Amino acid sequence: MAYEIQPKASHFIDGAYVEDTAGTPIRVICPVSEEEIARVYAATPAIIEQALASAKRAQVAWAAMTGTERGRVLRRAADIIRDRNYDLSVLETNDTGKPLQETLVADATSAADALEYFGGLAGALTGEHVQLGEDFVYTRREALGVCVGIGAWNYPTQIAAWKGAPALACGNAMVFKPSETTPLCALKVAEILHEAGAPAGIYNVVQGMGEVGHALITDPRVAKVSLTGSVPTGRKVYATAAEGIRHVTMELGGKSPLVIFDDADLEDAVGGAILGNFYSSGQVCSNGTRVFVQKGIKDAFLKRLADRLQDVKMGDPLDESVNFGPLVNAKQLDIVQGFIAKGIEEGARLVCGGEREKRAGYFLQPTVFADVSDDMTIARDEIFGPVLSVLDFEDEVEVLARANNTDFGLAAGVFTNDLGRAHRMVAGFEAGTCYINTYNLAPVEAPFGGSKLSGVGRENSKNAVDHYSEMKSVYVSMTAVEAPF
Ligand SMILES: NC(=O)C1=CN([C@@H]2O[C@H](COP(=O)(O)OP(=O)(O)OC[C@H]3O[C@@H](n4cnc5c(N)ncnc54)[C@H](O)[C@@H]3O)[C@@H](O)[C@H]2O)C=CC1
Repeated sequence: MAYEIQPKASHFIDGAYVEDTAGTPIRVICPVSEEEIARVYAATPAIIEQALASAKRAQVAWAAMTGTERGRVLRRAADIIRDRNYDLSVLETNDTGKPLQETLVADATSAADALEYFGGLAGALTGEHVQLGEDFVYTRREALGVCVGIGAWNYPTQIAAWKGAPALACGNAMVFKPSETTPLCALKVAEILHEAGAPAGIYNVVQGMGEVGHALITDPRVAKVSLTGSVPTGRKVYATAAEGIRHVTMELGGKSPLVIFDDADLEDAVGGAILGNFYSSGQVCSNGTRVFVQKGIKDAFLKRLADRLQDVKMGDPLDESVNFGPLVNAKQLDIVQGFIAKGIEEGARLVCGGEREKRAGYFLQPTVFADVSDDMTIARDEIFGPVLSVLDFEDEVEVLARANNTDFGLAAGVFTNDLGRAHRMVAGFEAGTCYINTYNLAPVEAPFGGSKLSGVGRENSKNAVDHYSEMKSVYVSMTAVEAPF
């Protein structure tokens, strides 16, 4: 049975849906029809209090369970998500406008992967034993307590699980605030976790704008905040967390380089550029939007890219043959159109696209600029839309310096058949996530996150465990205490 788009209530707290219509209304606008399809209400102070109190209450008993017991809950949730992948994908498509063709393979499935992976890991989380002569130290890996997750709008199901799964595996409780633009999917993650056996209060969802996020992370009960969002928001959230010396994970924006050498496989390089710029209509943080193409392959690359863009099928994202959806909302469409106008004004050559589609919905054509120089706005700022910029280069040393000449450092990619060069390039990239001869894959087994302004900490992989737990060191003396007096 398909999910209703309108949720039962705005928030999920202490194992149940909770409503409080006194909060500011949040209208969920369908990016295709431009009409309201659901409405939720921002959390009031009473709702925020309820969520934090329930998380605080539930966390101690959850942390006292064995890791294997906690892991079992997460793995059950993963199974439920896989069983309901179709319905969850339809909901994600309604929430975001991303094509069902994508959401069926990249969203709920990625959430299930995270729950399965961290569920499996939970029983294997241990401390260490350090022998010191007769004495010894042992370390206990302990939960942080109540963690707050704050999400962006591009991957609502995935983000809710990427934060929730490691947090819960380590014995924390979570209060998750989805983006106000896409409030629907995280509620399902909460509902499914509880159906899988998570005790009430372990994973709560509250809706709201920045103020709700701010109220959550300034509460003394909160030990950590993990944000996925833009750099300006990251600065604010990081600074607020610093007041309380709280732990942070920051997954922020990017302006990543994708470097294509003359010797690259042309078809793969074009495929990588498409994945790194037009998937989710370009609304992906790690996108390789500065495509540096070596001069010898540039004409062939641009020609093949333009050919392959002929296969873009725009339309109702619920139609499984559609492979390119609208932008998430009118505001994002305006922002991206503003960047396109700026690109033209600053002298970049528009190769294709650039126009809003003449139909209902926030559809914007996939856009390619060539002859882009490093100082142009479209080469410097994160656009978060379907705009690819081609920049020319001559040699390896030059392109590496230019690739790194940005304050961001989320991802970077290289296409070449020269093995030595590929590894030299990734060693030189100032970025948290690098690709050789592919782009934008993010398996749960690999750490994901950014350097420089793109973030702090890593999500996924065993690495995430360090960001949701801390070590307690216990010195055990086996001998008499020697005191000076
Ligand atoms: N590195 C990564 O893993 C990813 C990063 N992003 C980045 O996210 C951005 C797009 O997402 P948006 O939702 O537009 O980002 P945003 O920065 O506008 O909002 C992110 C979240 O922060 C909340 N927020 C805003 N102000 C706050 C405050 N003062 N205190 C607490 N919470 C606050 C918002 O309500 C929202 O839930 C892009 O820059 C993109 O690159 C998106 C996806 C993945």
